[in-house]
Amino acid sequence: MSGADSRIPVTLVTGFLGSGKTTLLSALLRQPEPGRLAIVINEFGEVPLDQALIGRTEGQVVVLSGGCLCCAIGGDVVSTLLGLHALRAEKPFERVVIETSGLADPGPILAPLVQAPELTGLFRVDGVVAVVDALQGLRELGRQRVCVKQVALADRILLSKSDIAAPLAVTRLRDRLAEINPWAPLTTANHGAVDAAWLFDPGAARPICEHAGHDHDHSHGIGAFCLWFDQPVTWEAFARAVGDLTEAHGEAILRIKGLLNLNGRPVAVHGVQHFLHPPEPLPDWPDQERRSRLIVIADRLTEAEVRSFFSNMDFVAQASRKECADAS
Ligand SMILES: Nc1nc2c(ncn2[C@@H]2O[C@H](COP(=O)(O)OP(=O)(O)OP(=O)(O)O)[C@@H](O)[C@H]2O)c(=O)[nH]1
Repeated sequence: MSGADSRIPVTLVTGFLGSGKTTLLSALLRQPEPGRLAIVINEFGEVPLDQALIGRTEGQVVVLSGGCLCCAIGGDVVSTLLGLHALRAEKPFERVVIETSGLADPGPILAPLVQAPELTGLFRVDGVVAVVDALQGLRELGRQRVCVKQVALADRILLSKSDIAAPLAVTRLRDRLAEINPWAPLTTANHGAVDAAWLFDPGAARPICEHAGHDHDHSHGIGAFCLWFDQPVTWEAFARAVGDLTEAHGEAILRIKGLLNLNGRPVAVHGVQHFLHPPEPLPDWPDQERRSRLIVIADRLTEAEVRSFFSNMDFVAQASRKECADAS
């Protein structure tokens, strides 16, 4: 750390949908070394789940910035960080980590940090960390331009899920990442287990002018649906419905994320494209709500099409769609 600079460092954690960003933050919060972190989460969809899934934070500040990604976040970054700064006397922290939505272009989130006069005296960008899914990364880099942008802007690349990816696929992905961004150091991390000192290495950030630019081409046709289930569900029925959905619309399903009431117990579920991760039982319910909630982020699918696959699970109390609209 450059001794004279008293501004608070801000690290941006980016990475495509389901790549393992929340898992990384959860693991970081369990380490003693990183000091007190303030976490800002920006999620795509109306029912935020990451805050619930991130687990206990032992007093660290967690601010949830909902709404729509990079398109609308510029002003939000300013107000969120100013709000956070005002809380500092009450809840001290040494670093801010912003988890962006998986669909977000990091450029416009960084822009106010280096341009907004209200922020530049208080905060400094410490670096951009891109989490890349070893299982799906190569495919995503081929299909989603925003994913390439996330990697291109990174100062650090973290390869998740290499424990479940074929070694050859990991090698090919590493080659591709090195083509896109040969400067960023890369490491692998199982379930977010990474040395905080590596992640938060001061001085890692490249000149901020390289962070310019903004793509909106990720937005068209991508929407998030939130489905609610009134009654407890069984894993068999849920997995069958998701299996049928991904078989029918494999390419269009980008992310499935939920908190299920599985026979009365809270269980987190994650699907990334066609891959459904094993269910993760949670120790407690994060809030008073006991209904299952499921977020499906899909490319050019209607709500009715998604909903029909869950029609034989006691369903649907409420459903909503949020599109990533170009707000600029
Ligand atoms: N096997 C394995 N699973 C992982 C690893 N990292 C994350 N996962 C799993 O991947 C799924 C998605 O992880 P998240 O941390 O929620 O991903 P995310 O990037 O925060 O997702 P969004 O916020 O929706 O973009 C979860 O089931 C995690 O347990 C890893 O290194 N290995």
